Amino acid sequence: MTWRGVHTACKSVRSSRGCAGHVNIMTLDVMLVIFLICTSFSRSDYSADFAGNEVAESECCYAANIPNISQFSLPVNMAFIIGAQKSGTTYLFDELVAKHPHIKARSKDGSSSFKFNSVKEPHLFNRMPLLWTHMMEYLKSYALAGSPQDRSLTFLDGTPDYMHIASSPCRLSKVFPDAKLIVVLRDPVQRALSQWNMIRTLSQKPPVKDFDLEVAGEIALLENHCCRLEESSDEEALEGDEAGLSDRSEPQQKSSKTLNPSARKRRNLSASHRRHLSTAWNDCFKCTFWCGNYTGPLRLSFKDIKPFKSRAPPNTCTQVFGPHAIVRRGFYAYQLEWWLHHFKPEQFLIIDHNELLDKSQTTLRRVVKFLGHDPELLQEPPEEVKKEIVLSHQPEKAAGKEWVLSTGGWSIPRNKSVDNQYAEAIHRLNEYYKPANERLRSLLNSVWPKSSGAQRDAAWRFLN
Ligand SMILES: Nc1ncnc2c1ncn2[C@@H]1O[C@H](COP(=O)(O)OS(=O)(=O)O)[C@@H](OP(=O)(O)O)[C@H]1O
Repeated sequence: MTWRGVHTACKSVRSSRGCAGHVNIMTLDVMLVIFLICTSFSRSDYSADFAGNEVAESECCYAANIPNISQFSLPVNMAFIIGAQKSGTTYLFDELVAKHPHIKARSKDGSSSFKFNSVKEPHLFNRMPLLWTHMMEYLKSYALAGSPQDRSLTFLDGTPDYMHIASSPCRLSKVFPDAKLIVVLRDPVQRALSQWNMIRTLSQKPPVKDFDLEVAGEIALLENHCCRLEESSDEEALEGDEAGLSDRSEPQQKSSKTLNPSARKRRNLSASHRRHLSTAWNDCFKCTFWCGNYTGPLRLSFKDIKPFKSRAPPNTCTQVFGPHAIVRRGFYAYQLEWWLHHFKPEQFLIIDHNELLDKSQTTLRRVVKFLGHDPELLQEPPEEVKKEIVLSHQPEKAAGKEWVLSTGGWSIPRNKSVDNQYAEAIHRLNEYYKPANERLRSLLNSVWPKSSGAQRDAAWRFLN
């Protein structure tokens, strides 16, 4: 058999290993031989300890081990910047909590001190295990910043890892069903480069390989695990039909009769889109958690997950897709579709990174309005707060390298040679993301036309 033949056969074997809907016509003995060849040459160091029990989509939220919330005093207004990582989330978080008196970051010690980096990302809802004490600490840190029952306040959690980790919306929707969700999206290739550069520059652990190797390795893994994210969008879902709404949106929404025709069409489109949501994302990543240095599906059977108050079960996660998820984080459409299983479209505000960069103050006002606050109350923070923002981002503390403050968010400048050096990998990644970007464009147009339409000329360049 030629190399190409082996490769094709391997793809076929992979797709027969649990990828629904693919019939394999090979005989068992041939399959076995090819399977052995495939697993020996396609295995990478990341998949070495893959022994995970795959959690079905229907079981995902159960396995996420959601706390019993009746025992907690929860903030009335909670908002989340859920991602994407490296899209300007730090800038947005800092501006909101520094400039608006009613938007609050958590406080670790009750002081009004802005220790931005440490307060921005609590990493609670993606965590495995999620213990009762974690939840208590989380809520206490917000209560120290203001009364949870004060309806004039919004509390902000800016963990950009939430967006790509499947377990997060399960838990979040149970604890904060009315949460407001802010999503900043950036060209996934530029996002990947920014993340790679950060890990490299700050020598974050585990170390990152060269950009081209990281990209090639991760794409191979995705393919090897049947992540058929290259499928084109489901036209049926986008066309919409008049046949009813999904169960989440039905009770709270106005009757169709009271909506004008374009609002009705939009509602039906989004409902239809949600009813037909692709399960590709979760087919691939199962119920993914953040477990220390890496993310992965559960190693335990979901039935073995002990109640919320239990101690950490040992070796809970498997490490399948690599610690950094440089490629995976850029599949925004699939992530948002999974989030739409848990929240209504109107709970999201979707922002383009370029818009945040080019029209930062206008965008900031838009976010404040979305959170239900008065943009007129935005004001320059006192000098001591400004100083704290700068101190909290002291670059030399992190890596001994110089960070640059651009429009307020922090940038770790990338060596100019990087783009030339990795031109081929960048091109490959651009191509690889095309179907997913197309799917994102359709999703935005059908579910959030205001985010994606009006500002299209200035923003969303990566989708055009
Ligand atoms: N105003 C504004 N709008 C949009 N983007 C901005 C803004 N200010 C900074 N940046 C760029 O955001 C990148 C860092 O993103 P994050 O803060 O989300 O990073 S992190 O996830 O918290 O690590 C980082 O990108 P790179 O410079 O490419 O690394 C910043 O330059």
